[in-house]
Amino acid sequence: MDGLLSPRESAKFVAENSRDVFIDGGGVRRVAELLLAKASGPALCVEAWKALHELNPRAADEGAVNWVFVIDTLNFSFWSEHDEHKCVVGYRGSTYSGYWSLCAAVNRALDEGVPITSASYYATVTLDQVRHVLRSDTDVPMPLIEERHRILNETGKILLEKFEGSFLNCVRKSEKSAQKLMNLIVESFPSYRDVTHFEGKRISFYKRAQILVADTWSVLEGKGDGCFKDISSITMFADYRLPQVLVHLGALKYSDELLEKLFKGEMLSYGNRQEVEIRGCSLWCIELIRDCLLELIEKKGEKTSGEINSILLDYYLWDYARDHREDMKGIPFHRTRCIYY
Ligand SMILES: Nc1nc2c(c(CN[C@H]3C=C[C@H](O)[C@@H]3O)cn2[C@@H]2O[C@H](COP(=O)(O)O)[C@@H](O)[C@H]2O)c(=O)[nH]1
Repeated sequence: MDGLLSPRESAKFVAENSRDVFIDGGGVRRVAELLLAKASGPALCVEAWKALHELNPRAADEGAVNWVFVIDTLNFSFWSEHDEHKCVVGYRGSTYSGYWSLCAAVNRALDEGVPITSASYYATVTLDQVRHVLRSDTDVPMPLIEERHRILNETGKILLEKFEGSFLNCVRKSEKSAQKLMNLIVESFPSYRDVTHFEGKRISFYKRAQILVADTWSVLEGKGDGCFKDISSITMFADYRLPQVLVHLGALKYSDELLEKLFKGEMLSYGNRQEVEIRGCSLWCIELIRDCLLELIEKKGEKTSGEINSILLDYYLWDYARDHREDMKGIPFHRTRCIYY
């Protein structure tokens, strides 16, 4: 296929040619040992997606799958210029920021009778209606509102034309293959085409397509239409949080020059060499951590509740980053404003 590398091949190639981002073998092992202690626990299993997150759907039906689809269609770029001045959404007595502010806003809209997860609604939703649905409790709106509006219209129209308005029909066309579903998503929906260039090669990270497959697997609890035989071929999701937590845990290191840039809060544009190195090395780092963890589990004869894969490691470390925000204050995340992650 036109020389485009898969996310895993892309990550390996980037890690082998990276100049400003490095994977630390000792750090990889230490993270694998941290995760080993959790391997047989409630966090590293598909059920955690619902058990640990009150905003995620309880159901495993078509409505829940369409909730996941609209969320992951908008699942990008929540970071704010100043962390103390950001979009916040209050919902059922709690306040949510970042990614969770999106989930809270969607659930709030549904409670208000706005059918925001129905393609027939968001295919023609207006910018003002999107502003109202995603409204913040602070004077800082959710970033990229205009892009979110454009993407909702574009994606809703395609879902109606190609999949009778339901993402479950797209899932069923994948014949329980995660790879087929990922490719069907990027072929069908332009905003999911997270593709760029590095050292003369065309590379893909497909962050939102991969997390959409993972969240579909999770919301269906790995059963029925969500029982993907190759789910463990999905890699981690190259966002801006995972690199930060991997640096915090010592598995990833940045050059002094890159660190200085990030401390100054300099923006990195999508596809910039250093931005690609951060994303590619993070992805490859998780693959190495997974390999090391599986070896440790084998050696120690640890019992696990199901197959440990990169999705579950990613979910765990993303949640870890959320829960350790204070400890991670000294580690900068990279600032890229884009619709891909
Ligand atoms: N690698 C990875 N990136 C993830 C997620 C999620 C949400 N998934 C959770 C939902 C249910 C599951 O249990 C997962 O825990 C969002 N993001 C990305 O993070 C960024 C937002 O960060 P902050 O500004 O701190 O909210 C943004 O790029 C967003 O696209 C993940 O899981 N992995």
